[in-house]
Formats: sequence, C-alpha cells, structure tokens
Amino acid sequence: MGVEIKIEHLTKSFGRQTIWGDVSFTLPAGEISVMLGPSGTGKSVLLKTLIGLLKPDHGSVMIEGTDIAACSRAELYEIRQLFGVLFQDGAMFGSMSLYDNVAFPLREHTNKGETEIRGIVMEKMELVGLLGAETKLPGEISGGMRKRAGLARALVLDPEVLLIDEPDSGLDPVRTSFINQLFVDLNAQIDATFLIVTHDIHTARTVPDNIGLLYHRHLAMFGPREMLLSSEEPVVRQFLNAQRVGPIGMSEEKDADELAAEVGMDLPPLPPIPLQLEPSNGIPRRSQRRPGEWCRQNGIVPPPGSFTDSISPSAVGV
Ligand SMILES: Nc1ncnc2c1ncn2[C@@H]1O[C@H](COP(=O)(O)OP(=O)(O)OP(=O)(O)O)[C@@H](O)[C@H]1O
Repeated sequence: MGVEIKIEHLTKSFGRQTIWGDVSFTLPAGEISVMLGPSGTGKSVLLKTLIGLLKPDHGSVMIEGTDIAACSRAELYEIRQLFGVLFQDGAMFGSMSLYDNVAFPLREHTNKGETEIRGIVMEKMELVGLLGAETKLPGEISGGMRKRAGLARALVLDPEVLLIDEPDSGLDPVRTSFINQLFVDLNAQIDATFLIVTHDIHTARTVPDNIGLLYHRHLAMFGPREMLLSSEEPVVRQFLNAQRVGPIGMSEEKDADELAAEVGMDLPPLPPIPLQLEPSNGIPRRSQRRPGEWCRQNGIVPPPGSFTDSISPSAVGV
C-alpha cells in the first residue's frame, strides 16, 4: 500500500557547511514525488538521511511510528526493509551476473530457498524488461539496462517506499521516457511511495503527484504538481520553467548587480501545464488526481493551453 514519511524541521551540516535547514514536508503514502534542486543543494544527502545512512543535526523522519533520525541500530535495520533504493549508477556488483545481483537482497535478508528466489528474481526481471539478460555482467550492458537491473534489485523485497536517485543521469531522452513510464506503471502496480531525485524538468513536469524544490539551503516549496507548475514564486517559476531570468544564477544565487540588471525585464508567460503521464494500461493510479483538479479546488486559473495532449516539449523549454 505504501507508507507515509513525515519529515519535520530537518537540518544537516558537514562541519561548518549547512547543507539545508528546517526542511519539513510529507511524502504521501502511495504517491509519486519528485525532488528538484540545483547541483549541490543536498538532494542526495536528503535521500541518505531518509534511509538513516546519514544522521541529521536536528529534526525527525517519521515512518510507521519510528523516527529514523533517532532510532536504534536494530530498529533501523527493521525499518530499512520497507525501502528499496535505486542509486544513480545502479550500484551493481561488477563481478556478479545480473541474476545474482538481483537475488542478493533475498539471499542476504531472507531465508528463502533458491527455487523461491528464482521465481521472484525472474518476476522482477520481467517487470523491468530484462528477461534473457540474467547471465550478463553489469559491465556488458548499457547504462539504461543497468538502471533497470538496479530497479529490479530494489523491488525484490517488495518495498513500501522506493527512493530513486537521478534515474535519468547518463540516459538519452528516449531511454528517460521509457524509465519514466516504467515508474508510473510500477507505482500503479505496487502502490509504493516513490521519491525521485532528478534534474530533468520534463520528468518533474509530467511524472509526479508532488514536486519539491531545494534551493539555497532550504526547501523552497513542496506540494502538488499543479501547485508548483502554476506558482509565480520566483525560484520555483525559474527552475521549473528552465529560465535564465530569476534569482538562480550560474553558481547558485545571483549577485546584486545581476539582479539589478533584470529589474523591469518581462518574464515569459508560464507555459501550459502538461497532462500527467498515465499508466500504459490506461487505468489511473490510485493516487492520481484528475487534470486541473488542484487548480479548480484552489481557485487557480492554469496557464492557457494546460491539460491538453498537444503540448510540445519546446513549449516548456526542454
Ligand atoms: N559525507 C559527506 N561529507 C562532507 N560533505 C558532503 C558529504 N556528502 C555530501 N557532502 C556535500 O554536501 C553537498 C550536497 O551534496 P549532494 O550530493 O547531496 O548534492 P546534490 O543536490 O545531490 O547534487 P547533484 O545534483 O550535483 O547530484 C555538497 O557540497 C557535498 O560536497
């Protein structure tokens, strides 16, 4: 069914460098959320904090009544069984076949016999479209296949939460589209809570139920997709529409001179909000909202042309 994760007042520093402070948001059970942010704003640090690989300085990460930020090692071991994690490079063991890589968590964390393990591994390999590639080594396959193998491995323990770090890094736009469709189909099938960290604006605009944006050591905004895609908040607007005009500069914040030069500049209008990607079988996901529902409920008029299926990627600057 997926579980809710409630993050409150989370702060993380390394030495004197504060990565982010007072971060609070809730990942709703069974929904797909995306976390965006310029490079170095601590998206990966956030993922690692959510699974207890890093301890925050302050704040809590509540899941099923346990605070991951403060629990014992034994509790952490238990609670981690709820998570599946897909790291950027798939994090495969280079000397093991894909089959053994995917079987690894089952052999490590369960008492299942090899016949049962084989059934589960083959089911997950089929789910990610890798049947027939079981005997290959990670070095013998493409980056996209490695990610899908990493995804199969993240799924073998039937996670309630799936954390995915930059699934599109190193993938061409077509492979990115395929993997995005796979996430939506998987969410429909397993109902887990998804958090995807990405730089890809097209993914952020079309895949999730919710979007978050980390910027300048804090969480600038987190909420339903339509809320952020219709937001006039300068940082959110600039980032989600891949624009140069706005507070974000080449090296994070613009200086006073750069901002002064932009005073009076007309901002391009907000582009139309695209339709959300649907499962390939056409049956809506449990957590999927109707197009325009959030805007209607909140009295927001979406940009002209929103929620039609004819929006070209160039209209959103990607
Ligand atoms: N274990 C660590 N010790 C010290 N500093 C760290 C550690 N891990 C991350 N950092 C620092 O935290 C900051 C945020 O890193 P992180 O990798 O989370 O950023 P990111 O938003 O995921 O970046 P990108 O989008 O480029 O992948 C960086 O300045 C990084 O150097």
